[in-house]
Order: sequence, then C-alpha cells, then structure tokens
Amino acid sequence: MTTPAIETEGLSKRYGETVALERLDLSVSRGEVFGFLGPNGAGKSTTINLLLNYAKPTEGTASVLGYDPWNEVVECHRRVGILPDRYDTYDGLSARRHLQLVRDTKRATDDPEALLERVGLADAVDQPAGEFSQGMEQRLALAMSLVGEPDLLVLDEPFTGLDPHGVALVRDVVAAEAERGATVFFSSHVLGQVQVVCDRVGILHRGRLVDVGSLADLRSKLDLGDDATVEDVFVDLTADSVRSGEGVR
Ligand SMILES: Nc1ncnc2c1ncn2[C@@H]1O[C@H](COP(=O)(O)OP(=O)(O)OP(=O)(O)O)[C@@H](O)[C@H]1O
Repeated sequence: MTTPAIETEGLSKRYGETVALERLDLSVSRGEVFGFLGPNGAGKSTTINLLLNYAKPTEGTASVLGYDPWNEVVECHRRVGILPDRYDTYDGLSARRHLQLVRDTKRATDDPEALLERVGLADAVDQPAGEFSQGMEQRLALAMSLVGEPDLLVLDEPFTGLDPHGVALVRDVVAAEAERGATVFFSSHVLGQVQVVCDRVGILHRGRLVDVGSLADLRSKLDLGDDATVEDVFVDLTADSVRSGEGVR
C-alpha cells in the first residue's frame, strides 16, 4: 500500500505559553490537492514548518512522502517542492541562477528558462532578483518550488503579492501539477481560489483542526446549503475568532 503524502499523529508545538499547534491528526493522500485554512495565528505556518524541519515538534509524529521529516531531511526535501511563507531572493543573482542553484541541490535537470516561462518571467530570465517586484519574487519562488518535478508541493500562501493574472497562474500551476500526479498541500486566505482547486480542505482554529473534508462533505455536515462557499464554511467554523478580533489582524 502506498504511504500517504503527509501523515501526522498528535503533532503539537508550543512556544513557551503559546500553543501554536495542538495534537494534529491529519492524512493527505498521494495526488490530492489539499487546502490548509485558518484565521491569522491558527497554526498553519507552524504546521508547514514542522513538516519541513524548519521547527521541531513538542510532541507527536509525522511522515512526509514516507520519510521522517526530522531525521531524513535530505531524502525528503529532494522530493518536495517548497514555496515558503517568505522567501528572500539573492539580490545580485539572476532568476536563472536561482533556478540553477535549486536544480544543483536537487540533482535535477530542468531547463531554467522553461520554468521561468511557465511562471510568466520569460522576459526576466537574466535580470537580478534585487530588481524584482514583490509579485515577480513570488513567481520566482514558485518556479523554484517546481524544480525536479516534486512528488509533493508545499505552498505557504502562494497567492501573496500576486495580481489577478498571477493568481490565475498559481491556480493553473496547481492544477497542472496535480494532473502530473503530484500532491499539493497549501495554506491560503484566498478562499475563492481554494474552492476552485482543492479536493479537500482542513480548517485549523486556535491550533486545532476543527474540520476536514471536501466542500460537499463540509456543507452537509454543517447543514449549510448547496451553494455555500468555502468562505461560508470557514466563517461558520471560526466565527468566534472574528468576534474576538483574531483573524482580522
Ligand atoms: N517562532 C515563534 N515564536 C513564538 N510564537 C510563535 C512563533 N511562530 C509562531 N508563533 C505563534 O504560534 C501561533 C501560530 O502561528 P502561525 O504563524 O503558525 O499561524 P498562521 O496560521 O500561519 O497565521 P497567518 O495566517 O497569520 O500566517 C501564533 O500565536 C504565533 O504568534
């Protein structure tokens, strides 16, 4: 039997008194497009950081593509494409050079120009990244995540800083990667786009996974109508955070 792309059991993270993630049990199947949602401060980036070995858990276990993310980091990262929450480009290096560096690290053979064309940066291949706008940086980071045809893409807020063309591009890239057979796990506040591309969503609230399922599952579970959106589901499950001022920071 194939292992899930992502599996966690009791995964928890505390920062001093702050409980950032509380006993997360989650399974994401191979080939799934999974949206990870929640108000500001819910624990989404914390979860992603744990899965990518950018942080260590206080308790619990996880497997990523069948690897232990903390003890088999190199093997794991070679098969994962990562778009981090914030990516600082090297100002003096061109877009092409950024992709070559990732390609070398992953021992992949991708053509940097083809990847840059795919994210709409064909005209900026040899431009230093220090001259890039925020949206161009985000496109470059997306191209970097695609190097080596990863089995799993982990995208933290992939729509950040993008114009409507960029948003549509990310949506198309996610769909194309899923079509290729990759698993896509991403966090986002752009719920309209989430609704279009995700097979299932998980909603995190105050560090706890409050629900998970397809939009149809969640609509019927919450007794919302057939035309309820992901936004309606989100608001229903996290309403108290809006009242307390959380989620609107
Ligand atoms: N390095 C850290 N040190 C202390 N507290 C942290 C740290 N990282 C996150 N936290 C806290 O953990 C909680 C979860 O934060 P996290 O960044 O995971 O939320 P998020 O769901 O990604 O939010 P957003 O939508 O705003 O990006 C918050 O209360 C945050 O203040």
